[in-house]
Amino acid sequence: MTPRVLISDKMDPRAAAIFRERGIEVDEITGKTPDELAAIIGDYHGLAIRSSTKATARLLDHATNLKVIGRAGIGVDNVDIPAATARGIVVMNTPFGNSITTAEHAIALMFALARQLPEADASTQAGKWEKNRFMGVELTAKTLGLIGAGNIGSIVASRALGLKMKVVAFDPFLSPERALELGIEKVELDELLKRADFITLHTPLTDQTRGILSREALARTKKGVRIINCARGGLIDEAALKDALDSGQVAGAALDVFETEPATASPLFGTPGFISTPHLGASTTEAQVNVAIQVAEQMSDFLLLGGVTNAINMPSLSAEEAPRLKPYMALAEKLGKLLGQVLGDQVRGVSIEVEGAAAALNQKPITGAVLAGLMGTYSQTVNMVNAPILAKERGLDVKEVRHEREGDYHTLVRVTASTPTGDRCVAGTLFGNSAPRLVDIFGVAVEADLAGHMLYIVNNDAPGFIGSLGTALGEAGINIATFNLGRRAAGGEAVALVAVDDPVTPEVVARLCALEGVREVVPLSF
Ligand SMILES: NC(=O)c1ccc[n+]([C@@H]2O[C@H](COP(=O)([O-])OP(=O)(O)OC[C@H]3O[C@@H](n4cnc5c(N)ncnc54)[C@H](O)[C@@H]3O)[C@@H](O)[C@H]2O)c1
Ligand SMILES: O=C(O)[C@H](O)COP(=O)(O)O
Repeated sequence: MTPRVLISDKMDPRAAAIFRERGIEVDEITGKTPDELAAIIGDYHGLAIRSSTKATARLLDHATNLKVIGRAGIGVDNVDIPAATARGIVVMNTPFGNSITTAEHAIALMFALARQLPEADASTQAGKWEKNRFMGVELTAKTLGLIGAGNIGSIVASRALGLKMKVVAFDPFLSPERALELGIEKVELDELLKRADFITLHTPLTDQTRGILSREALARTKKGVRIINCARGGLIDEAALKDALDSGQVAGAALDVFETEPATASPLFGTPGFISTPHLGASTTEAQVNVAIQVAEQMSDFLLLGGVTNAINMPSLSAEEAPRLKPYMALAEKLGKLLGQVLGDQVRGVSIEVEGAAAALNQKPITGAVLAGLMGTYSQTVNMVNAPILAKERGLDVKEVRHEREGDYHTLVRVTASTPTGDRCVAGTLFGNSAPRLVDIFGVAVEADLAGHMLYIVNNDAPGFIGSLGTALGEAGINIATFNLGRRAAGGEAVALVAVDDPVTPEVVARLCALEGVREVVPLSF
């Protein structure tokens, strides 16, 4: 059957041309409402999008034939990845095609802020000739604070260094070697806030980065700082930014992205010193040609040949290995995710051991899946293909060990993370050669299915704890799905892995932390 692709956002015509050349039927239908899209999506095997189309679980419920979603760009926060994965839909992006263009937009906004270009233009064209009103600042010798030094952040850094700025960066995954190579100084966030004359954001929007420039953080900035956001809305508290502009704490702010898009109204609009563009970071001819060609080639390869490139939710695999490796990769990714969520930026290296039946398999995809799970906690563009490269760039020491002998389990994957405070190890097996199960968490035997929303709780083993935990969750309206317990020794440190039906908010986590005997609570999501 001839595959059919729907292009539902405005895309360079080369995308459609490639699909047609490769024998794929393609329709370009943009500007549809979610209901209109839901009514037609069932006819397509591929969906090519930018950021306007929202590939929600509801839309995907109607996508009965969809096999692949291709994002012509970087951010996939408009795609419900778990929902796509659950429906067996591969989600691909083009991680590098628009990076230069977006970095250039950040630099353009930095210049616009420094010289108040939009206001000066409006005033001049209004016939005012206000030469004395627009006193600017030089960029030379100023300090640029980068929050996020990945693909785009590092290009911004190189351009800023060319402008003779000093660049400091906050990025927990920036290795000292990479910082040296980029010619920038790695600092903590507080230090960056204190020192930067300009701050530019280049992180994905994650639970860790949401509101990274909060009211409190803005209050700790150098007075008169200028702020640029070409990454994602939600990284800055927009109400606090408005107040900081009004008070003069922040001298200027340029946003390309907003918490709610399209941003047709905002308290920031009209504020002196505020500049905005309508999510134009990737909007150059060159970038749009790059991402259109890449997405069409990748999607065609997948639909016609089964080749997988730049997939967010699926490893690259040959057709023969795939069926046997698939459950191992699911297990490995869950173990990596577990370590990433519990240990955060403490991980300096990982050792991936396969034991028993697992030792007979190609270990690379298993390692790739561990790294994708681990690094995916911090960056949305990580996948099986780029996770090992990203890990290397960040100086993560990765070891692979193979034990052919069987231990307590017929097959086992063990992942040991090295951290500044010592090694932390998790291990899992496959039940019935297909169902991933955690069997060891940091030296405590716990048998658990890592799925959905969970809580990792460390507490003092004492009578009454489980009751008080259940009550606290019940009072918060959170239903417990499964409860898995383990302990080092009676009366010693105990571990609970609790599966819950809903996400647990930071407020509920704080309430659980306050329960007697609780040492640590980490919300997990798989
Ligand atoms: N405005 C636009 O049109 C436009 C265009 C392209 C990309 N983007 C967005 O720009 C952002 C960056 O893209 P990229 O390609 O550079 O991504 P990337 O994954 O290459 O880099 C992201 C960086 O953020 C760092 N990071 C993660 N968590 C962090 C934290 N808590 N604190 C500090 N740093 C943290 C990561 O370590 C990584 O180095 C993404 O959100 C992407 O969607 C926007
Ligand atoms: O993540 C991205 O690639 C950018 O936000 C670009 O979005 P766009 O394709 O809608 O311009």
